[in-house]
Amino acid sequence: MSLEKTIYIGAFIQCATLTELDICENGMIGVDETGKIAFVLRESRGRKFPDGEGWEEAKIVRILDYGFFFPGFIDTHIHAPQYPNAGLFGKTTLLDWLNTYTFPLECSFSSLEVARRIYNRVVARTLSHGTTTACYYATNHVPATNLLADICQSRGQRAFVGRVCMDRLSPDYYRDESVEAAVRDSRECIEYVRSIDPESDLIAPVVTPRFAPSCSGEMLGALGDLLKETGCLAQTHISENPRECELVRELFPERKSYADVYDTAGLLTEKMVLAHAVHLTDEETVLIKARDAKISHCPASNTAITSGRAKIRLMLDAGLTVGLGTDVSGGHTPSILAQAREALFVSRHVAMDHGHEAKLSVEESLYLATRGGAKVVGLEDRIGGFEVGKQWDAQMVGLTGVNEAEELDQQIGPVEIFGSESWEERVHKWVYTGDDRNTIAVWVGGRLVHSKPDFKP
Ligand SMILES: O=c1[nH]c(=O)c2nc[nH]c2[nH]1
Repeated sequence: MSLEKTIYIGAFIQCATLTELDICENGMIGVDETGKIAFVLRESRGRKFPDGEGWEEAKIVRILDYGFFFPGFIDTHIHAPQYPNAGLFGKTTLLDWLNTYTFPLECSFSSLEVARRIYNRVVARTLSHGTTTACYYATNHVPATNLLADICQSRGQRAFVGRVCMDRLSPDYYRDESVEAAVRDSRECIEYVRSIDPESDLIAPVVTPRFAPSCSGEMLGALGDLLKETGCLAQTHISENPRECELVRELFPERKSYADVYDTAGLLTEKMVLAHAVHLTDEETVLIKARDAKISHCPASNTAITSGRAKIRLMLDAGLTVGLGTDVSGGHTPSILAQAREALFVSRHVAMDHGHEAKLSVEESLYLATRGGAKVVGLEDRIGGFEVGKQWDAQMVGLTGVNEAEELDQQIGPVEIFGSESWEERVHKWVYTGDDRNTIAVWVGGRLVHSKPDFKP
């Protein structure tokens, strides 16, 4: 798709490193017809566009007031079919939550009508929260999984879409008939996704064993082979909940650890996204690092279904690659901004038991939400920041200056800027007090994929 050359003018903020923001107060970024960043000027005032390349006629998009452009968020772990259950978990923990809430809902995706309604909603909603890339679990239904890929493509969200595999410890009405059937159906989804996006420009498949308790050793081994054969990304869960960890020890007594179960199956590779990792042992951390598998930290979910507190500082110190996941609907919100905030709070709870060095900073949580997430899904060369050659996957964030807002209902969103705040402080206020009302517009690969009704590009 060819786009209009566009120049974005105003404040740009991104993560320079894990601990530092790069703040450019008056910048200018040119995005070409293919949606890639063609130039970055750090001072727009008095500067001319690059000559002779048609930039004089380009469309201009300016940031408003106290707002800024920020890289799009990357949700490294989200269950698309569970979206209707967001906020429903009562007092359950993982294993009874799955049986009570999750399996019955996922099973209803045998209906394409159900799938169309829910998948359209979850993709629209995550885009409205600034999520430009999502790593989705679907269900075990081939047509509905393929439909999720179609919907991501037509709505313009960058996505990994995985058909869920499980051959035990799930209800009879919702499990794979056999290992052969699971591999055949997974292969069908992989081929379909590759047929609609042969270069994986936007959509890619992901091999998805649900988690070790609901997959036999044979199933895990077969999916390890499929991973090797297809070169896809892979995703699963690990060490989320103490009872689940115990179950894995009972089901795989011959394995040294939960991580070793995946390693033996050929699944613990640099392509693997491991959700949760709350109760890892030191040996598992070393093994995961050695295999270069990635971690999706899902703090809201870990609190909601009482799974535990992941020790993210220890993982970062050990050199693991970490991103953030909403884990809808273990997590109650489809917002990665909310996960950045929850990650800060969970790290403070860890600090109360293990010392203050466990605390994450706002800068670190935003790094996990953008550049960290990009590394987790293997797209760090294409997304996560504003370098020349990267895709324009970005969000325009609007903040209200309180003097300008005569009435509360004229505010852009909940963040209130009194004018004396530094740029760093504005960002801190956004993370702690902002929400999707502050997300004015969102682009993926240069295409406008979401905007507020009054946004005029
Ligand atoms: O948070 C989670 N959500 C799920 O759907 C799931 N399945 C296995 N383990 C899981 N954990």
